[in-house]
Amino acid sequence: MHVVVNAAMSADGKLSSRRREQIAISGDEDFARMDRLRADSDAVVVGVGTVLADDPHLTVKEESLIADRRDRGEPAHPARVVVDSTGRTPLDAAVLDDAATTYVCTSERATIDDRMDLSNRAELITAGDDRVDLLRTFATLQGQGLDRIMVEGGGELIFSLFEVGLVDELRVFVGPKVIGGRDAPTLADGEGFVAEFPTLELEGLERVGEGALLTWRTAER
Ligand SMILES: NC(=O)C1=CN([C@@H]2O[C@H](COP(=O)(O)OP(=O)(O)OC[C@H]3O[C@@H](n4cnc5c(N)ncnc54)[C@H](O)[C@@H]3O)[C@@H](O)[C@H]2O)C=CC1
Ligand SMILES: Nc1nc(O)c(N)c(N[C@@H]2O[C@H](COP(=O)(O)O)[C@@H](O)[C@H]2O)n1
Repeated sequence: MHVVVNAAMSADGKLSSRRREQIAISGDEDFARMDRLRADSDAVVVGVGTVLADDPHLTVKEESLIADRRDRGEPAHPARVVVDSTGRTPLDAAVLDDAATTYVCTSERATIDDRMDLSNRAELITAGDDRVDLLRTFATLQGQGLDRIMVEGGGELIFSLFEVGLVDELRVFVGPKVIGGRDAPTLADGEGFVAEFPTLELEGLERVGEGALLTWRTAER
């Protein structure tokens, strides 16, 4: 399995504002790059915070990329995966439509009723008591043949993936905006590290539109 985290942050490191609404940090070129990465992935993963804030669809947008996937014998869109401890994904969320297979990953804390409702719209994976156990969940995804994994956010999920050592690559678009705000989400939120910080090796640095794309590989721990 290969896990790439892809996100866009402002020049001051924010994924969104303190209102947690979707903000276009990427320009057209970066959204097109993100679409190509989706098209090269078996699954696109987000946390439920992102579903509640942005209601993303997580499908490939460019028709020629969809056609290329079909030519390769792949489904039109990668699978969509929502990490959602308590089953808060709204039943009318865009990720639950029938455009692609969707996995909702819950912990034992999700009620049976919520899990039953979600199982009518998605494949359910349950792992973990309080929060989703990411190692077990990603192992289950791998067992389903999902090897090329793209994670889009948000900051809570990205931190947890670094915490358990699941991130192979980090691609960050740094866009030309200053958002600010101590409560605005950053690339890696959660508890934060105080020691044994994951370290990264810089693999690429390029101009994309009005911003910069940084590509990092995680160093061996
Ligand atoms: N600029 C960008 O590239 C992107 C920005 N965003 C922004 O990020 C914000 C949402 O991010 P967050 O609030 O951090 O939510 P998130 O999308 O990271 O989801 C976090 C939630 O996932 C659930 N969860 C279950 N198990 C977990 C585990 N083991 N580790 C972590 N979370 C787990 C919890 O309910 C937790 O509250 C929104 O403002 C959205 O607009 C989201 C994606 C991309
Ligand atoms: N890469 C990137 N740049 C931005 O500026 C963004 N606001 C986001 N947000 C994420 O993009 C996804 C939108 O998905 P759909 O277009 O609905 O398929 C979703 O993951 C947002 O959170 N990303």
